Amino acid sequence: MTKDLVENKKILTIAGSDILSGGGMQADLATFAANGLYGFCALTSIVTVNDNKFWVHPVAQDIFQEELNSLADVEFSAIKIGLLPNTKILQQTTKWLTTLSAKSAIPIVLDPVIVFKENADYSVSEMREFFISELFPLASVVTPNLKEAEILTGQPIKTKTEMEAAAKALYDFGAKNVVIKGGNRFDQSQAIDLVYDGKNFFELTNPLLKNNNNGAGCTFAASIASQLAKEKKVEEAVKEAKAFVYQAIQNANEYGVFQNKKINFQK
Ligand SMILES: Nc1ncnc2c1ncn2[C@@H]1O[C@H](COP(=O)(O)OP(=O)(O)OP(=O)(O)O)[C@@H](O)[C@H]1O
Ligand SMILES: Cc1ncc(CO)c(N)n1
Repeated sequence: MTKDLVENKKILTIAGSDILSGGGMQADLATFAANGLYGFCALTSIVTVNDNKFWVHPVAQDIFQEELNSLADVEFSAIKIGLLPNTKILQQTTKWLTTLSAKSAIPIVLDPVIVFKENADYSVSEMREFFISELFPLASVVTPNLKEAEILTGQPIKTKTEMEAAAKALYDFGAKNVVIKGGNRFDQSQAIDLVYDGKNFFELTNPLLKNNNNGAGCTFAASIASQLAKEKKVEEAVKEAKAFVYQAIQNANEYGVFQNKKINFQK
């Protein structure tokens, strides 16, 4: 680290551990560090690899609750939510965040991890209702990928018009800002994400890289949360995050996007 912590600001990720460090809390904490923030993690699950498959092992509920209790007195400048492995952990998270949000307004970035690249089989679509009714209303920004946006809205997204309709539907679930990540799933030559704040749409576009992009979603959402912790407006935060994740994908290795090497620290 060559840069001092930014005013000793603290930021939390509620996320799983990705044993290969492409995504999950490993990517989140690396992104927080690249932003000069002091990162905390409440671990929801441990993801391991066996027979080329990813396995999600949820943390026991009582231990997860002890983690949350341990953090009751920490003043966070922003919170990021990643992999929630079951409805119980989702509800514990909601309850804790509701209490916290009642005390002071904290930016919350919700990455509704339902489909992730390394493990297409992992499906928590039964948690859809809980995401929508409990977590969306608490979120400052939600960042579903294209598949997650389809699952959450129940609508196919093949065109820009359908992407806009989905963003409106996700906004109507109560999130204050919606970013649908087209990534490498929407267009063959560009990584197009759509941002909607309830009034206006705008696009974030970069050339589509051929590199490994495992963990790009975690890195992107953690970067947005970091920018919000530094009191950036949502529009600026998502633009900075898009530039950051692009560098991370450019520097990817065989396991995933690469946060630390050759990457400029974020402002
Ligand atoms: N190949 C690529 N080239 C450039 N940008 C990309 C590429 N893939 C993803 N992105 C960008 O990275 C960010 C994350 O999007 P992505 O669709 O990969 O998320 P995700 O599926 O949730 O990721 P993960 O599950 O691996 O964490 C978005 O801003 C997206 O546009
Ligand atoms: C634990 C975990 N959460 C999310 C992702 C998605 O990047 C991942 N690879 N691992």
